[in-house]
Amino acid sequence: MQITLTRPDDWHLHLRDGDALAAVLPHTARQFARAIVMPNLKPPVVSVADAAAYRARILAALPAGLDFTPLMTLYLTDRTSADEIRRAADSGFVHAVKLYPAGATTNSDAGVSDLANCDAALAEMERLGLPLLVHGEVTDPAIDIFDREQVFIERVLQPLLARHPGLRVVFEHITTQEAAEFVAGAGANVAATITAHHLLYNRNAIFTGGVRPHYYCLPVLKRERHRAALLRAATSGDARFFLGTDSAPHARGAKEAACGCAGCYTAHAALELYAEAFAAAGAHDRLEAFASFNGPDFYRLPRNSGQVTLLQETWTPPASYPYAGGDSIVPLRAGETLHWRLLD
Ligand SMILES: NC(=O)N[C@@H](CC(=O)O)C(=O)O
Ligand SMILES: [Zn+2]
Ligand SMILES: [Zn+2]
Repeated sequence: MQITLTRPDDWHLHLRDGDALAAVLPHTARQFARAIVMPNLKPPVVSVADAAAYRARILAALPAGLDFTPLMTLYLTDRTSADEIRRAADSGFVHAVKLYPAGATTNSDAGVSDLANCDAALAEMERLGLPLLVHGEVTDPAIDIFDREQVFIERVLQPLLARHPGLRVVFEHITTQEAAEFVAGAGANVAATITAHHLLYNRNAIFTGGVRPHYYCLPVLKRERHRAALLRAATSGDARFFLGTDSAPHARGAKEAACGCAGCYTAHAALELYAEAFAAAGAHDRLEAFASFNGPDFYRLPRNSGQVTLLQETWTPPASYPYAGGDSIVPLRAGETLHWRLLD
């Protein structure tokens, strides 16, 4: 059994910077032709000039012989101007702007405190068709962590789309049935990415026999009915759902800690993990649209040429991969069997 696909892209990825970037980039570049690169560096990528410099660092870190194009994003702040949005749209290499509600996730301290402050930027994005990518969780500590995504729909996303009905929005890394239903019922300007880990696991994975920090990410894994709804959405054939790994490397010590960082590392085996989820749903034939067609169609970019092949064959990712500063990263499924293998 094998699956052959048009070369896919990753529409939500964390590459970090410096030695960490050099450590993780080969994994993604081996699997994907392009990736939407998240701007949550320290300090964040807030201007087109920042994005140009970051893009150059990514290309400099790319091993010879790998063909990979980073698609850059800006980090929306309360101070992002309409001028900066115009420069982004004109740049040719900035493809979206990312909303992190302040405090919602890793490196989001510089995020937006109130979307009302961003109205000029959002109006310009709506006018120019530049997509807004959202980390869709409210930060209100009174809201249960498992409900923060669905409350975000009511409190932030619906009012935002009411104010800017033409704004193109990607609801990133959706984790709930409510989010999948919201996107399915929204207009052609609203899409969503879905991670492999949210298709494969429910929240039990975080607590199997003890606390398992490598399954902790944000938005946190939800109960089984949500996983099932995400898998239905991903395999539905609806073109507004597409692949975004949210591969988010953190050093082992930062994950295995009293207050561990959020993020699952999946870049080493991204397509294998998605293939497993789609195969379990009997939807092998739907993987290509999800991984290779729906994303570029939404972003108004050409689909890739060339193909990749996945074989139904077992292999075991190592216990860890080298990371920056002599540290290591523990990948998802470290030391456990995978059932698909991407051919080189
Ligand atoms: N997904 C995560 O759990 N973490 C991401 C941030 C994010 O995408 O929210 C990270 O940058 O580590
Ligand atoms: Zn996020
Ligand atoms: Zn992310």
